[in-house]
Formats: sequence, C-alpha cells, structure tokens
Amino acid sequence: MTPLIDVQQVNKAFGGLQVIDNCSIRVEKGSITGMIGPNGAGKSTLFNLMAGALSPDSGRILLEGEDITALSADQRFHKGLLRTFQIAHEFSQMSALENLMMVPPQQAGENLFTAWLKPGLVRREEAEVHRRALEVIDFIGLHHVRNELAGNLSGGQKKLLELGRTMMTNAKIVLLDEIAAGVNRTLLGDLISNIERLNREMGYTFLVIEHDMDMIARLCDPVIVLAQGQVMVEGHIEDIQNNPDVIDAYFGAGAA
Ligand SMILES: Nc1ncnc2c1ncn2[C@@H]1O[C@H](COP(=O)(O)OP(=O)(O)OP(=O)(O)O)[C@@H](O)[C@H]1O
Repeated sequence: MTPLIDVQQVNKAFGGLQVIDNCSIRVEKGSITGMIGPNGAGKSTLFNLMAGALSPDSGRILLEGEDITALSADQRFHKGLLRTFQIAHEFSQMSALENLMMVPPQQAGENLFTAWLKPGLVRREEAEVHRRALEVIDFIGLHHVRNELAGNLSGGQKKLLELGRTMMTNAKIVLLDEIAAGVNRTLLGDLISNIERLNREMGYTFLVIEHDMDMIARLCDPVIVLAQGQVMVEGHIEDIQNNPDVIDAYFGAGAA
C-alpha cells in the first residue's frame, strides 16, 4: 500500500552540521506513528521539512504518492498535511469558538467580490462554519469554555483547541510536535483520547514527536527512533524500550 507520507533519502545541513542524514521514513495511512530520539536528533527539523517550513538539500517527500517536495507549507496545508501550531498571539483576544471559526481556508466571506456578489452564499458558509465549530468544541470537551478568551485557557485547554483547529479542515495527516509538554495529567488523558477518536472515527493519521514516553506508549504504533538525523530503529514500543542501541543513544546523549 502507498504510505501516506513517504520521506525518501532526505538530507539537510545547517552550516557544516548534517542534521538530517539520508533519512527515509514512511507513515502508513490510519496509523498513529510516534517519533522519539535524544535531544538534537533532528526530529523538529524533519517535521519542518515535511510541513514545508524548510526545504531539503536533497531527497523527496511524497504525500499519497505525490511529490510535494517543491510545494510551500500553505500548499501542503491545502492538501491535508497539517502541523499543530501554538495559538498565535493575535488570537488570544478571541474566544475559543472564534478561534475555531478562524481556521477554514477559502471562506467565501474572505473574498470581497464574493461578499458583494453573493451575500447569501457567504451567510450560508458562515452559518456552516459556526455549526461545525460548535460540533468540534463539543468533541474536544471545551463547550463550557467556548466563550472564554483563548488567552485565558489553561495550557492543556489550548492544546485541545489546537487539536480542534485541525478538525476544522480536511486533514489527512496531522503532525503533533510535543503536545504533552506542560499539560496536566487529566487534560493529557483527554488529549490522548481525542487523538484516538480522531484516528478511529475520522480516519486521521498522526505523526507524533514526543518526549513523554507514557504518551508514546499509550498512543503510538509503530514508533520510529531518530538519532543523528537517521532512523535508528522502528517498531513496537516494547521492542524499542528494550533495544540496547536505543538505550545507548539516550544515555549517551544524556536525554530523558
Ligand atoms: N535553523 C537552524 N540553524 C542551525 N542549526 C539548527 C537549526 N535548526 C536546528 N539546528 C540544529 O540541528 C540539530 C537538530 O535539531 P532539532 O531541533 O531538529 O532536534 P530535535 O531532535 O527536535 O531536538 P529536541 O528534542 O531537543 O527538540 C541541533 O543540533 C540544532 O542545534
């Protein structure tokens, strides 16, 4: 089967430092794939290459078999490749619900000509976005804070809202970068179950970078271990936890 994401022999250097070194990974459709590795292994750089925030020096990145290496981050977003983002400062003064309503790309109302020529269409689209945002806020369990300013939400609630924003689009794969950081255990449980439901009920594929091993163990299969810009090993979490090379890589780098 064609993998959803296929990173083929990608290289990226910063100055003289080869951060991603002839790296190939595949993310299968329908999986929640984890990516772990010691500090400085190149995980965030690889995410940036996949999301289109960085260009590789060589190699290719395919999305459902299509070469997207030359596409911008925005073009990749429209193809359903999403990366969660911190809520931007300017959105902190909007309510949680309004933050969700900001997301859908290509709203007719954003186009002045459409607004002028087809006001009925714009109103229908806005009503649809509002209806969808209410559904999403229920799904992520934030109905009770829907009218709170996003800036007043707790760290964990902001992460849930980030996840909700991905649901306002037609995501195929969501790249989650350290989403557990700073989230209390109760809300982390909510996040994990929401990710599982999105995967199971809505067919989302996830690639998850995480230092929190509990979260990786509960959520991810398979798990890819990156070290020095290369895949060291890939497999079930139990096999990885007992792999002497992985233990060495972690202790050697002094990481958690
Ligand atoms: N824009 C950049 N310019 C120069 N060096 C960079 C840049 N981005 C990353 N690096 C270097 O590339 C290496 C890999 O960094 P990266 O952030 O991808 O690792 P990581 O595995 O995500 O680490 P961590 O787990 O600590 O977040 C590090 O040595 C880092 O200093």
